[in-house]
Amino acid sequence: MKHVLEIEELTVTFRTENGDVRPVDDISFAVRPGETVCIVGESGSGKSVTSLAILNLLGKGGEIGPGRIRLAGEQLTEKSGAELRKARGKDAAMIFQEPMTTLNPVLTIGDQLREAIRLHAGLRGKAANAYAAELLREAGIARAEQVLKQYPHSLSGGMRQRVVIAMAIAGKPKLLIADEPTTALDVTVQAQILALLKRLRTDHDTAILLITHDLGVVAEMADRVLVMYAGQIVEETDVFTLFDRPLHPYTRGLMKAVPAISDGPDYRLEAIPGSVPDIGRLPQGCRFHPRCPAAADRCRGEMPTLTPAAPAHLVRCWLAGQSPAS
Ligand SMILES: Nc1ncnc2c1ncn2[C@@H]1O[C@H](COP(=O)(O)OP(=O)(O)OP(=O)(O)O)[C@@H](O)[C@H]1O
Repeated sequence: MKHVLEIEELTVTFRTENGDVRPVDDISFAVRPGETVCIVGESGSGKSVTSLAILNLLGKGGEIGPGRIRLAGEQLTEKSGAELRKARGKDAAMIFQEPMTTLNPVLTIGDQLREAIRLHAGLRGKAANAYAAELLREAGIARAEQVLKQYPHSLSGGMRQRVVIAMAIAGKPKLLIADEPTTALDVTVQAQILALLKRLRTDHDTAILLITHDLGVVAEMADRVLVMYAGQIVEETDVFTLFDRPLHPYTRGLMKAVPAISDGPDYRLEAIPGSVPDIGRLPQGCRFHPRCPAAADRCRGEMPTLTPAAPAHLVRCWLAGQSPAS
């Protein structure tokens, strides 16, 4: 299989009191087996809605269309609710920022893991128990038998996230979707969880779609990066090219907002002025132009398309490559 996930021209519409909004507007990308693709962008750029759409978890008022989502070679957009639930967990599983979104506070870790195992691995009884302990060890939990008897609240945030990862891998999914999985954790624990995700990728060839606003996490984890802004992909390339030769003024702005050790203590962070536009009130032309230091007349009137600026380097900017200083 060439791709685990293929998304073509995906648009998500939410019906709101003030009319329809499209937080995800015509995005296409694919993820290969064993590849880690990061989606990066500021808050409100559409990263989470993209990931929820993949597993049909948009909730009330959210609709996919037009667009196609193929997971493990199967067209998800044509599946029924029951078929989709089956695909979730077997082919793809989701890890959220806050582990308590997934964990039930009144059930033991063992109860919850065994349920995930019953659903996604078809095991019960002793076999399920043994597999539950094995999954916890795989997720880096040493005293697995003891943890199986505990409730979520008695565990640290890092341990809870390990449990969630253990549940996510119960069905040996081909794709893990992780939405800011380490944002709620302190730095040391964050590094441990990222190392765990890397190990799962290496040991099982699991593809990872990682959503983050943190370029440090991108540098650590990504093979390929999608930069999102106001519901669109504005740049896509491999991680080395992105850091070496970012072409979109937005990507450059994000990079300037990250301190390097060599900047020293007096360095002033250059955050991008302004904020991501309200999805119900998008500017004409390029959606980034009101914040862009290089915006020209064409940018104010005409929406740029996502086009190759170099092999395997896509960028949505009329001026890409023209002005290295922008
Ligand atoms: N249920 C909903 N109804 C209407 N609009 C929504 C809904 N869910 C999300 N949105 C809007 O979609 C846009 C994108 O949201 P999304 O959560 O995907 O952004 P994000 O890039 O993941 O940011 P964050 O990191 O803050 O989650 C936002 O403007 C948000 O208000």
